[in-house]
Amino acid sequence: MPKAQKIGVLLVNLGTPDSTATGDVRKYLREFLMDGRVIDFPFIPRWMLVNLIIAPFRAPKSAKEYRKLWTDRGSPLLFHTEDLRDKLIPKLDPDKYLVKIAMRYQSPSIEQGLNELMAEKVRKIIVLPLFPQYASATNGSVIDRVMEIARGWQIIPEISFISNFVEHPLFLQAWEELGREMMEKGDYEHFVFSYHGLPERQIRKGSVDNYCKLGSCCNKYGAKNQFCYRAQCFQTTRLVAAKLGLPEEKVTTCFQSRLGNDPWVKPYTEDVIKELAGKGIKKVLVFSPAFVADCLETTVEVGEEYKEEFEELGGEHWDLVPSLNSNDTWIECVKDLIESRS
Ligand SMILES: C=CC1=C(C)c2cc3[nH]c(cc4nc(cc5[nH]c(cc1n2)c(C)c5CCC(=O)O)C(CCC(=O)O)=C4C)c(C)c3C=C
Ligand SMILES: [Fe+2]
Ligand SMILES: [Fe+2]
Repeated sequence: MPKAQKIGVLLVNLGTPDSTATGDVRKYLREFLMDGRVIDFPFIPRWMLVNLIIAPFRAPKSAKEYRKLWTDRGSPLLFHTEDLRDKLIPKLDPDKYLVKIAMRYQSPSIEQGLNELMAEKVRKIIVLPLFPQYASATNGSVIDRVMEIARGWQIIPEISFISNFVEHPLFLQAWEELGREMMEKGDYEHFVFSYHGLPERQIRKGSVDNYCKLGSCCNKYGAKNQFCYRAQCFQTTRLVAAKLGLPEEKVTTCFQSRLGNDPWVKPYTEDVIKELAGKGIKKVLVFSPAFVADCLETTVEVGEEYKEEFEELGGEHWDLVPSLNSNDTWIECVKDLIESRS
């Protein structure tokens, strides 16, 4: 009997520049923002916006931000993804699984990861985009890219895509553990759940039967809005807050990292900071559960810039819960996501 071929697993995160040099940051921004699922304009206006405005002006500013983030191991987004892979591999049956990581933009590329899996003649591929809440700009883009590459293959094995994992019990448990650890050390008056933002237009485009109105519709999560990014973020907050026993009035969901002048999903984290400070709230614990690894958007934007804004307005503690990174319960979650698709 020939030995059964393995199942290939591809863990895909967003991607990060190769270095903090402005040229590398520009190259990264260009690849990222020229993705029609990220900036969802027709090609010519997108090309002009990205190449004539965003990349030239944003690259030097972003490079400066990346310099605050960079470590001896490089970009945290990449090395936390490597650590996740390295801790996951010994937990999986080595005769059954082959695990690779990839980044949607820059390196290691999805093409490289898929080629390595195909070189081992895997019988099936499981793709896990490392974004808990589905968005066309992230999970959709990873799925799109994998299918684009597979289109060129003579033999296309079975491919399984994990769409989102907001309700996975171990994902929620990992956030509960990390939150509890922080709550044991500090006495917080309010809990902010700050998610990466998205243009409102992109939510409307994905709405089933025009259900999504970008308001209280997201207070429920069900069949009509199961792919709504905003509804999935609110659902993540509700589930994590319930596990931690946080009273509803002490919890706020909001959205950060806006780009451009179009309306993005609300409320904006900047506005929530002002509102909380205005109410005299001094001690805030912040979760950022759209990210599974610390990165520019958590460490620098939430952990440094928003902290500074809150403190300037009279706040005393703006403490960020570290991301899942290579937390043991998170590794168990990824293991279960893979094994349950095998
Ligand atoms: C968590 C999911 C993410 C969604 C949804 C998302 C949408 C989205 N992002 C931009 C623009 C930028 N994002 C940037 C960084 C960045 N974004 C995510 C994740 C999501 N983005 C991560 C994990 C990171 C950090 C990467 C790192 O290297 O640490 C950036 C680059 C940094 C900067 O210049 O500010 C941009 C630009 C858009 C336009 C968008 C949806 C349409
Ligand atoms: Fe982003
Ligand atoms: Fe919605």
